[in-house]
Amino acid sequence: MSPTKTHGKHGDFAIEAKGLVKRFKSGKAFIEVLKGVDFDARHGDLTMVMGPSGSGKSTLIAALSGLLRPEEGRVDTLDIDNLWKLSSGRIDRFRLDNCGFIFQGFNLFPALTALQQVEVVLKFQGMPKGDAKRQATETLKEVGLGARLNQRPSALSGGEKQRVAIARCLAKNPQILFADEPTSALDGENGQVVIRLLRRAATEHGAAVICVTHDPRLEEWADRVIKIEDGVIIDDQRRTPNPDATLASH
Ligand SMILES: Nc1ncnc2c1ncn2[C@@H]1O[C@H](COP(=O)(O)OP(=O)(O)OP(=O)(O)O)[C@@H](O)[C@H]1O
Repeated sequence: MSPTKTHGKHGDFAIEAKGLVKRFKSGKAFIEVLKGVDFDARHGDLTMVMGPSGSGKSTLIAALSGLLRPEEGRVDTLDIDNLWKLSSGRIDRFRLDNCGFIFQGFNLFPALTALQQVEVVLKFQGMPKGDAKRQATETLKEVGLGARLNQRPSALSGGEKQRVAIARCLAKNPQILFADEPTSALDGENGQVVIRLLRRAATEHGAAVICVTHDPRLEEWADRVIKIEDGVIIDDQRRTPNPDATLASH
């Protein structure tokens, strides 16, 4: 996977958010799910966001990535001052050009082969057909699916499906990669494969990887662990990833 655009340097901020407030209507009342959250993430870092169910993790990711408008606060990202001041079309374009998403449920198209799942995203971005096929093949090989290019999701295991989803995301070399519980539907071994790929996206490609998880086994791969509870960040620790974990990613 060759970089197709300039990424920020390792250590540069990819996202800086201040004072995010998100409320949802619940009957006649509003519940405040994010209570003035400040958040940042840097290129080259694997930043984990951990916290109990309902603490606001997915809502935070959605507010950072332009999917869910917060009532208050701002998100500065890459060269954009205040994402939420842009038109919805430009927010969509920002996401398409710069962000990758990986979810627990894989979100693959049932009718498409592994190769087509990746190709279709690259073509949608405007890449010529031949280049898209080449890039998609290369990325699927990189995630260890060189022998499964022509399989549809029904013929793939859960771990293989998640690797297709990751290839689809990595093929466009995103500057920011959001992963929401990427390992929770996988067994331990497949979970390790997935987290290694995310680690590599940060270390080798300089992506800012933001990974929401419940899984304490993933912590050893992180450069930073942020804990959120009831819409408030209660802990933010920079740590050195376990060298064995980092080495194992190569
Ligand atoms: N669209 C919505 N409308 C109303 N309430 C919502 C909506 N989306 C989320 N919530 C509520 O906001 C709170 C936080 O949800 P969120 O999905 O961000 O939590 P989470 O930490 O990601 O949880 P989990 O680990 O279970 O995925 C929950 O109480 C949830 O019910």
